[in-house]
Amino acid sequence: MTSTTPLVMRIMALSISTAKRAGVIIRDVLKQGDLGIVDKGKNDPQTEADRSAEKCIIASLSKKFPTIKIIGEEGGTDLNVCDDWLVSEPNESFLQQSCPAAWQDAQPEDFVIWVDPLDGTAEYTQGFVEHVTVLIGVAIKNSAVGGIIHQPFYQHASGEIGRTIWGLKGLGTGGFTPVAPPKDEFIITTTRSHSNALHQRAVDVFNASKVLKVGGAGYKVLQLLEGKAHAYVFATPGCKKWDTCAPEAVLEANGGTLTNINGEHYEYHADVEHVNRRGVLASVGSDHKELVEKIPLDVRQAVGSK
Ligand SMILES: Nc1ncnc2c1ncn2[C@@H]1O[C@H](COP(=O)(O)O)[C@@H](OP(=O)(O)O)[C@H]1O
Ligand SMILES: [Mg+2]
Ligand SMILES: [Mg+2]
Ligand SMILES: [Mg+2]
Repeated sequence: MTSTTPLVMRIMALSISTAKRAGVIIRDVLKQGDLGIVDKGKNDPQTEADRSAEKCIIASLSKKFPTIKIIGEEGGTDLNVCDDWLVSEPNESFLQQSCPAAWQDAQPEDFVIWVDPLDGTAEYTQGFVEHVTVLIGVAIKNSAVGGIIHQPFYQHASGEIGRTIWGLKGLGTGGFTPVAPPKDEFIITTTRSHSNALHQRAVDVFNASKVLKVGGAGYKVLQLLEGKAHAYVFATPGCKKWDTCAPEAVLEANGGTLTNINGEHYEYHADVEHVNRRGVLASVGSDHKELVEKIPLDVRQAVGSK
């Protein structure tokens, strides 16, 4: 890495290494057994793994990029972490690639990094660990541009555990092999822990051949990227900018689309409302606008209206 390496490349490369380190913390907390669960609200648990992984990520990124705005789900500002949690080595193979021209001159003030240290906490506490991801999203001037989705419990055939997927708009994706979803089916992936009647109406209109109920925004987007589902439908408020920034960037770097259920992209500047009030609709290999229009207007208008 040279001093002329564009900032976005340096942020992505350190985020890849940091997400992996956070994944080790998440596995260690589970191994040690005491999850230290705190309820932040209805169906909104936080564990020691969420808290510790966030400290590791925010301390590591803010040490290297002190002037960049970083927003984490757990609101952590304690940067006094042990050296063992401070990651300073960027992922070298990511740095071998060329920075897309559009981001080459982005300045520190153009960035917001959105951190979800553990996406799928409810599933983590219930033993569905394959749904768990670490999400680091890189927004430039309001848009989700880059993202890391790390799966700490992914089992490789070789026996190795964990994998790290990245995407940068204009460059592409890495860490996995994209697969197109089957042409003769329409499979929806959706929440398993935050459904309600209105959301169910939106899912039902698609008359899907299968509805997969899994945890986490990161895991659902991975299902789209790996051809397991055609659309991610979440017609209720509740998920936040740190849930969607990284998944949106990775999905869109691979030709998919992630918007609210009206088909509009979310904004990711530092002062934006954290809640994704109008839900999430993400797709791959479909006409996204057609999917939006399938959801009855009264359902779309009701989501997030109060
Ligand atoms: N009603 C709600 N209240 C709090 N968090 C919600 C929520 N609906 C969705 N989320 C959050 O959005 C993410 C994806 O949700 P789901 O798995 O239901 O699709 C999870 O992130 P975290 O696990 O990082 O908190 C989940 O907690
Ligand atoms: Mg949470
Ligand atoms: Mg989350
Ligand atoms: Mg989380």
